Amino acid sequence: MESITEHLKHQNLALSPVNVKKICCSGPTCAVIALKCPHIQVTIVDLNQARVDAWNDADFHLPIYEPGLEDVVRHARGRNLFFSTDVDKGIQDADLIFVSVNTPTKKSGVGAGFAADLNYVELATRRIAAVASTSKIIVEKSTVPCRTAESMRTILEANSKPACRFDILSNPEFLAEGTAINDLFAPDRVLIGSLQTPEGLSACESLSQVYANWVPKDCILNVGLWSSELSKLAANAMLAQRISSINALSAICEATGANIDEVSYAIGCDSRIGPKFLKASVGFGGSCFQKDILNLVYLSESLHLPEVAAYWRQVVEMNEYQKRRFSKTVVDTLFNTITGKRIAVLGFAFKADTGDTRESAAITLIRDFLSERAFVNIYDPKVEHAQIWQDLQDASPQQSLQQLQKQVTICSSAMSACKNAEAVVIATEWKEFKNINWELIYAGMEKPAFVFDGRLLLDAEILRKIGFKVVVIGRGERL
Ligand SMILES: NC(=O)C1=CN([C@@H]2O[C@H](COP(=O)(O)OP(=O)(O)OC[C@H]3O[C@@H](n4cnc5c(N)ncnc54)[C@H](O)[C@@H]3O)[C@@H](O)[C@H]2O)C=CC1
Ligand SMILES: O=C(O)[C@H]1O[C@H](OP(=O)(O)OP(=O)(O)OC[C@H]2O[C@@H](n3ccc(=O)[nH]c3=O)[C@H](O)[C@@H]2O)[C@H](O)[C@@H](O)[C@@H]1O
Repeated sequence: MESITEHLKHQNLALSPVNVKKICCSGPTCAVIALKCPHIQVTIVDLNQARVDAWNDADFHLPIYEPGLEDVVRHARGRNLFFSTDVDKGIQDADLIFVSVNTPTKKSGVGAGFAADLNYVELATRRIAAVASTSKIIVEKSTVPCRTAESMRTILEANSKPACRFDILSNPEFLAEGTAINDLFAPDRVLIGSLQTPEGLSACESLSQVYANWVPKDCILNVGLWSSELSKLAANAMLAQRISSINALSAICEATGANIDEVSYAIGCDSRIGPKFLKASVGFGGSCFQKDILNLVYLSESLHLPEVAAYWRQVVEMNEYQKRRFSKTVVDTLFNTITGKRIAVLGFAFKADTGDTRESAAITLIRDFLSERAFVNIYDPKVEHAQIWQDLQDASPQQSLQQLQKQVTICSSAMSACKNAEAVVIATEWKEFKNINWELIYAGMEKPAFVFDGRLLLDAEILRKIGFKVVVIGRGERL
């Protein structure tokens, strides 16, 4: 794949790229651009006042927990990084606008449960058309179905003022939560999709020059708009597919006595496969994998490709199966009933190093435990208690908050969550769970005391020596 510079050389760039001086973004992804480009003014606009207030908080209680983010904001905020709810001013002032609004799965109407809800993208686009009085580069940063950039262009062209031209680029985001700052500092690649016209390529070069302030030129790739949009969905689908593949194998391991960690290691040594994203788990979560695969399923169905749709749908179905399978293992192991028993769930976030709970496997597990009429103690080092209550209510809408509170206790430490419990379930791979005093935990639990490690986090042999009965995902060994 050519770098943009090589590509443009071959294309004989006809237009000079815009020298970007002011960037406006909707959504919180551009703080790193501000840090790395002190000569560019970056304004992050959001309609949500509470979120903007948190970004501007004097004590840096930022709206999301992300390692390293506070440092970035401390350096750049007030210098060339600003947060505001004045979306219109942000649009008017900028020469380049990132649209990184939410694109959740549609809840109703055509494609409900699968298609991406593009309402926020459309509203943001219409606002840009209504407010902008000078030409701008519009960068689609949200994850969207293939050809959304075309819809954005149609809306902008139909509503723009004379002498106002818009160039649309696709620049999908590949950061992962928990490692977002490192991912942004040293991305594997920056992908920019553009029309392969002189205007499109010139806009692409403008954005490329922004990234070139810290990303090596060879890592900045230019492809067509539709390829860029599809590559984002494809990357997430393939990452999730690896997890579902390894989770499917974990079921075979449990049935045969093989060890999934050994299998992952052995297959990951093949350089064609590679070692990453082969960690068996209680199921993948997060705001994007499921949403983006369902989006791909919907796209495939819309294109009359049912076999392709069925192929990708299976990745999500395997993930659901993995969560169900794990809940069932807990019930089966605890002598086929957990009614009235106390279960400590350690971890509620969808992965470690984030406070984000969207689609977290812990929510499904806890919902299953509650439906078996168990008592559940929950501890997570970063998730807000209000968020836990909200997620549990959303997962069990038939139960009132008062009913939930009779069955669920949110605890302030792992130790207190495990007190008098019959079983501990590791739902998120927080490092601190490795280092807690398991002897003390054992002493405070009902006997026999069980540990269910859904994240391959703990040393099962050490726990067994303490006296625990241990069940590890992907291991068919004795308790
Ligand atoms: N969260 C992540 O780690 C990643 C997210 N993405 C994609 O980025 C997009 C955004 O995702 P998140 O940041 O997680 O969503 P989010 O829901 O956390 O944030 C989106 C923000 O946009 C604001 N917003 C909505 N409409 C607006 C408008 N018209 N003007 C100004 N602000 C507006 C909302 O108030 C909200 O605060 C999605 O398409 C997602 O798939 C891509 C890669 C990573
Ligand atoms: O589009 C997005 O939002 C992002 O989605 C994922 O990032 P994220 O969901 O933040 O986190 P991941 O590290 O991918 O983890 C997702 C889920 O898979 C699980 N996982 C991950 C890796 C693994 O080997 N096993 C496994 O079960 C994690 O615990 C977590 O629940 C992708 O990794 C990012 O590249 C992408 O930009």
